[in-house]
Amino acid sequence: HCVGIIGAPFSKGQQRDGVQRGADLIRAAGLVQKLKGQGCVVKDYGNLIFEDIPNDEPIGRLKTPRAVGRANELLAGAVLKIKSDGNTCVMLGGDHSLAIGSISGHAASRHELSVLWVDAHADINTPLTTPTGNIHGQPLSYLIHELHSKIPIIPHFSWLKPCVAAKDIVYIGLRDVDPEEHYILKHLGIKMFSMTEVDRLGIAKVMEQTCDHMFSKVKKPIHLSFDIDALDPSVSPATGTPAAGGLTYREGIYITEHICQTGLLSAVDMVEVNPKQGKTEDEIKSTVNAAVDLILSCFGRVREGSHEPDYQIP
Ligand SMILES: N[C@@H](CC/C=C/[B-](O)(O)O)C(=O)O
Ligand SMILES: [Mn+2]
Ligand SMILES: [Mn+2]
Ligand SMILES: [Mn+2]
Repeated sequence: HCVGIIGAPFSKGQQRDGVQRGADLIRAAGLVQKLKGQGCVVKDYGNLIFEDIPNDEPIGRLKTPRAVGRANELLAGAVLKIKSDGNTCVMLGGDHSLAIGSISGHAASRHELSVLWVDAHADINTPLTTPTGNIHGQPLSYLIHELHSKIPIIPHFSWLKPCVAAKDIVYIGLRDVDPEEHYILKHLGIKMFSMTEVDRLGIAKVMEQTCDHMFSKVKKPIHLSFDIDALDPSVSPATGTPAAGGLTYREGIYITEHICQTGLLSAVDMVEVNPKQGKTEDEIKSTVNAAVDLILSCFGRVREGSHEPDYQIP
């Protein structure tokens, strides 16, 4: 696996300070060394630098829209570069509004994508349905062809074109969905495995059916957008919008082990780690370690272990 890492220390898709530190915390936990240790070729492209945008007044309900638009324009360019260099891209957030740039940049490189959105939340509010104005609850609405007519003109978003079809999106982990989002999901017929389906089917069947859906027509590169709040707060408490009854650590790892073995993983987002939302050092560690382990499992780590192909017992 050739892996390109980009850090996006960005927090203005929501209101809680601290999520901008997620990328460096994940690096400090040894992500690069551990990926190299399991045989990956790793290039760390560093952190994006986001210029402050003064007077970024709300537009309608939207909060800090210009900063979000600009940050994602930069990120899209960086992800395109990382893909053009032949890597699988790993974007370390920062909040989930960054999926706007990550998926846009990925689509600029690989065009038709399957998007697997692992999250407690649907993140598909439009600028007119959002209950909070926080753009980390809206990224998919900007990206989906079928919702294009529902997105107003927003300063610093003129670079953005929708690039994903509703049929190419699958959700796993939903358990905190706004009514407006639920209508959109049903109206667009988007495939979803909420926590009810995870409980009913078990994670193995969920992954089997997820892959059946993604590969029902043509096999496309996979963009995995993983919001750490998909995991149960007992595993990943240090995040901005925790919701009870989430995925176990084992279910999260099963998802990423399974996606790895498809051989189609082309980009990963790991977002919403927020150290300031952890009550103790241990809560932060548990959250960061889960994020690291999920990424390692995207790139070949398996729980049964592994050995060098030419190993001989001495
Ligand atoms: N649906 C809520 C919550 C959004 C949660 C965003 B997250 O999934 O990125 O954590 C909103 O629109 O503000
Ligand atoms: Mn979420
Ligand atoms: Mn999210
Ligand atoms: Mn969040």
